[in-house]
Amino acid sequence: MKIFNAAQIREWDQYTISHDPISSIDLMEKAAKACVRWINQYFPEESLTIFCGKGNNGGDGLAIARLLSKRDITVYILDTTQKGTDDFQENLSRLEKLPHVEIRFIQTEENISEVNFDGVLIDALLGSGLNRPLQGITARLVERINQSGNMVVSIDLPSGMFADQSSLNNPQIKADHTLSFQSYKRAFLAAENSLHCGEVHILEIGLHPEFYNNTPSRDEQTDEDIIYTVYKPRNSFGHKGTFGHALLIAGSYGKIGAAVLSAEACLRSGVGLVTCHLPSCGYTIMQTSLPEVMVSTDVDKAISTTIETDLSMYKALGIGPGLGTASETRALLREVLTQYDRSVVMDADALNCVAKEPELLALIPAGSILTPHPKEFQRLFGDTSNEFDRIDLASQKAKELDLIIVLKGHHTLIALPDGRRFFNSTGNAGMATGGSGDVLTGILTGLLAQGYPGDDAAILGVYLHGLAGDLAAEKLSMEAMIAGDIIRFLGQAYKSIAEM
Ligand SMILES: NC(=O)C1=CN([C@@H]2O[C@H](COP(=O)(O)OP(=O)(O)OC[C@H]3O[C@@H](n4cnc5c(N)ncnc54)[C@H](OP(=O)(O)O)[C@@H]3O)[C@@H](O)[C@H]2O)[C@@H](O)CC1
Ligand SMILES: Nc1ncnc2c1ncn2[C@@H]1O[C@H](COP(=O)(O)OP(=O)(O)O)[C@@H](O)[C@H]1O
Ligand SMILES: [K+]
Repeated sequence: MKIFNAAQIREWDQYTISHDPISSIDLMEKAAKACVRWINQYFPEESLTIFCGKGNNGGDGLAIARLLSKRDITVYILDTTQKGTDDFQENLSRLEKLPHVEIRFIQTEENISEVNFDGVLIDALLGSGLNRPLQGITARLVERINQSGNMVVSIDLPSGMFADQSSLNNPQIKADHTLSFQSYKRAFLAAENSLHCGEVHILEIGLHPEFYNNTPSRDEQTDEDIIYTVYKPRNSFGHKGTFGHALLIAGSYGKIGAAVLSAEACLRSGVGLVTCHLPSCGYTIMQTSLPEVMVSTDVDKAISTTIETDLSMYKALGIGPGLGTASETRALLREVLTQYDRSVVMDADALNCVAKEPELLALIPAGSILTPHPKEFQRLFGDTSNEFDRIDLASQKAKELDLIIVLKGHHTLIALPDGRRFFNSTGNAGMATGGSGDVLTGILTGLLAQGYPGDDAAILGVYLHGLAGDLAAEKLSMEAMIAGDIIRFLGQAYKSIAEM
């Protein structure tokens, strides 16, 4: 699903108004009706206090108030500008025709102290028209709403939160629920906003589908439609050679488990053959844990230092889980990256090695996949002041270096060299457990070895990994699941993708 920015959403509104056709006030009414259906379902009995600004977000609030006027409601209008938008004014005069509805105006800070924060608070102060951080009386009112301890439902966006840029440390509403329209906004995908958005509910308001179909978007959220086009059903006549031979370079003394997790995930991604290069202390562990995996043993007991085999026989390489960053291992990495010219997957310590020797970056084959978590990303590419900047930096580096950067998190980012960015929609906090990333490395390496192009491997692999994690959490709980469970549910994840 495409993620549009605030300007595109405004255009989508206008497109719907001129092509549907529908008047702008009727579109607002549709949005308000969708909110009212939701409010009646979630909070059928509670009294409601509705806070409105004088833009169209406030217009939504006034329409909601009218549609809920049979309930116990109070409306406050933050009255700091001369005149509201046309649709605000129209909704105000419609509401004023209902004599039993109480409308109060907040014009001074003193008025804020007279506000009665009763029941569920509906925040319709500001939406996608926000163009500067809140200050003065607006910031004060927001602060008081946040301090009230009441349930807060924000319309479209928590007031004070920008749709497409960081709002970190700005005054903004702390909502329990956000009711937004038609499609996801960038703001809802950022971990730094999660405490302010609460639970996000996207309500369908019938914006014109033609605009969606014809308008390109740099950002997309991975959904079933995308996965359906990426996933390739298995060739019935295939043999193990058809599905590729993957090499994993992973593990060190005390961290052979990372290699085992990665190797099993690689096998279960559907690859034909897996070889794992390990320090010799890992030989027996791997052979007994996973008889399906072949082992190439390092001369060193505890770390990987040299590989004798011909790397060109492998269709894809995965490097990093549990590898360590010893100088001998960094030398091995240099050798491998110099020799090998197909795509590699680099994770964990492989990335930390590159952070220690940045000149290695230039040796990484074009189209390779890097899978840093935010800390590894920072070691590689430096600090950023917020998540939006970090995503832009990942995107810039993906272009500059011709690499695919998978920046891991709740909505893992897949930044492609052509500038497109996909935000993953599967996965859960149960996956915040040691070894989950090693599993992802195995899956991605396995998909590359099967012949998936890098961008498809990254989009599909990250989605599969999250979906398997969701299935594991459903069965076992987020608390009790461990990384190995993600592998155990990969089969079910594949089945549900195949049935899409
Ligand atoms: N498809 C959809 O999406 C639909 C959208 N609809 C609704 O419309 C909403 C967008 O409405 P909107 O454009 O009128 O903007 P809104 O957020 O009400 O702001 C109003 C004005 O406030 C001002 N302002 C800015 N920053 C400020 C600040 N820090 N402190 C104080 N003031 C500030 C700024 O004016 P300025 O002061 O710059 O002149 C701005 O123009 C959207 O969120 C949704 O709820 C639905 O009705 C229909 C379908
Ligand atoms: N809260 C979360 N929601 C969704 N996915 C998560 C969450 N926490 C972790 N994950 C996923 O789990 C994996 C963790 O990777 P990583 O941090 O490298 O772990 P490790 O180093 O233990 O293997 C990533 O793919 C990440 O996206
Ligand atoms: K709002």
